[in-house]
Amino acid sequence: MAPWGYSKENGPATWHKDCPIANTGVRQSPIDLITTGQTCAKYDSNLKPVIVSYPAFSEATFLNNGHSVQFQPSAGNLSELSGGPLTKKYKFEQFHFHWGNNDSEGSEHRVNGKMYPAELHLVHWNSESPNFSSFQEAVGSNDPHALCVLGFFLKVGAENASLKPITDLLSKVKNAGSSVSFPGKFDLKAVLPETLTDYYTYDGSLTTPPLAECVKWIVFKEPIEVSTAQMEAFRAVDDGHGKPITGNYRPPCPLHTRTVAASFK
Ligand SMILES: O=C1NC(=O)[C@@H](c2ccccc2)S1
Ligand SMILES: [Zn+2]
Repeated sequence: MAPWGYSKENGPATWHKDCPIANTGVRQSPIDLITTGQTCAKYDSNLKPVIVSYPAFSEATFLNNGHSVQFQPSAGNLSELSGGPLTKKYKFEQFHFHWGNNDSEGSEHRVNGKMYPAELHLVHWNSESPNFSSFQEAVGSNDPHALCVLGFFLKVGAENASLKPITDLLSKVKNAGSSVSFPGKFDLKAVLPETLTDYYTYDGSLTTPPLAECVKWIVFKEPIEVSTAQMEAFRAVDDGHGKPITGNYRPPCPLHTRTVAASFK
């Protein structure tokens, strides 16, 4: 089968052919985060703020892999995640984005059915597990919380100066398969809201093949603002088939018996 993507021929509705878990899995991601009614997110007063330790990255590769753009620091990076619903310390692996070709679509998670124009994913793996010692091993480990992904919605507003070094680089990785070494330092902490207190959390999966059900998801309530120009820069990145990557988001999956916890009322 042609490699997976987001077109009619190789998009989310076809992924089950190579990844049966797409249709048989009971903890697939993303989901629609419902805030009222029966299956709504339930406030859990035990949920603490998420703690990130993200010293500015000094060496990283920025890559267009044909289905997203990802920022991957060199192996020596010491960035870590803990707190929130987590009982272990997680190591930062990479961040990437999902976006649409207009402002009414693009995020993977939804809130009461509403999509945001984009979603930022910060991918981490449990660095304290005796069962694996790398991101790739974590993905294949069958550990229910091998990974933790922080999700931040993007909404259109003022220009985001902290993300500008990233959005200014998009034109340099326009062609699928192209990558650049990130010039200078990048301060990811400056991109995030000050306090990481208000979030939804639930057990889910990777949102792309292999769709492994190994992710503790933490999706923050507060969106990050970016300008229209910055959104347009994402929409100019090509997918390797002469078309821009647009709509690299998977539709929401059934909740099944899962519950979603909220760290806020
Ligand atoms: O949160 C996710 N977003 C994605 O594109 C999926 C993924 C798959 C492999 C590596 C990193 C991320 S899982
Ligand atoms: Zn993602």
